[in-house]
Amino acid sequence: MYCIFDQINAALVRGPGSGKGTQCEKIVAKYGYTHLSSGDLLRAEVASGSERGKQLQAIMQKGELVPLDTVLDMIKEAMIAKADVSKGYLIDGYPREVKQGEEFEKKIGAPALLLYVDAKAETMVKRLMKRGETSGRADDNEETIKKRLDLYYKATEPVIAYYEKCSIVRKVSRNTERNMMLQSNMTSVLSLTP
Ligand SMILES: Nc1nc2c(ncn2[C@@H]2O[C@H](COP(=O)(O)OP(=O)(O)OP(=O)(O)O)[C@@H](O)[C@H]2O)c(=O)[nH]1
Ligand SMILES: Nc1ccn([C@@H]2O[C@H](COP(=O)(O)OP(=O)(O)O)[C@@H](O)[C@H]2O)c(=O)n1
Ligand SMILES: [Mg+2]
Repeated sequence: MYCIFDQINAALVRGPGSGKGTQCEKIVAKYGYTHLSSGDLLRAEVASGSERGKQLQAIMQKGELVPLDTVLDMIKEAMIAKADVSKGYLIDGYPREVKQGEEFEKKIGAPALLLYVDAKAETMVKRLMKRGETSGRADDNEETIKKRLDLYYKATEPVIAYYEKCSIVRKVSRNTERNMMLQSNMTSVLSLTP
């Protein structure tokens, strides 16, 4: 997940169930950016009952990636809808693979800062299984969680290396349960940005 806006700020990339959405809520509360979760945008399309939503649901409940253009167009539309009021965007859950990042830069813009927050696989599985007790998400089950994690390590982790080349990645270890550490890291990282 990263922030793309005129006043470029920070970015955050984490695995499934690592707490992206949770941390975005805190960052929005503190800095006022517009949080756009690609997963939530897709789930809203599924909930609409549209033909496209039905196709997306079939892909998502297997923990696979939806077509690049579909998710990118949905993010772009959501950004345009908020452009006149937004201070900047937190793009949560995108890019999932390097080519998604390349397409985003072609069609929208380049990120300024990408905060990579790593969490242990067992922490992510434990959290998603717990969340699955109440989330009602079709992909919060053991089999799909494992697939989402495999896909994250195979396709999304290379995104970190890709952006490390332009030295915009800041790594924060989040293998403890305390999220205060991330908050203080976020503050220091954000205050460092132009
Ligand atoms: N103990 C603990 N739980 C957390 C923390 N951050 C998030 N969680 C919980 O972990 C679960 C996943 O958090 P989310 O913020 O939904 O994670 P996500 O990365 O957005 O997950 P996806 O939308 O599946 O990608 C939720 O039940 C959160 O309440 C944390 O720092 N400590
Ligand atoms: N850029 C994206 C974002 C989400 N998705 C799909 O939407 C699902 C939910 O995304 P999410 O960000 O809420 O959850 P995680 O996959 O991060 O756990 C993913 O498992 C994918 O199936 C996608 O295909 N492409
Ligand atoms: Mg989320």
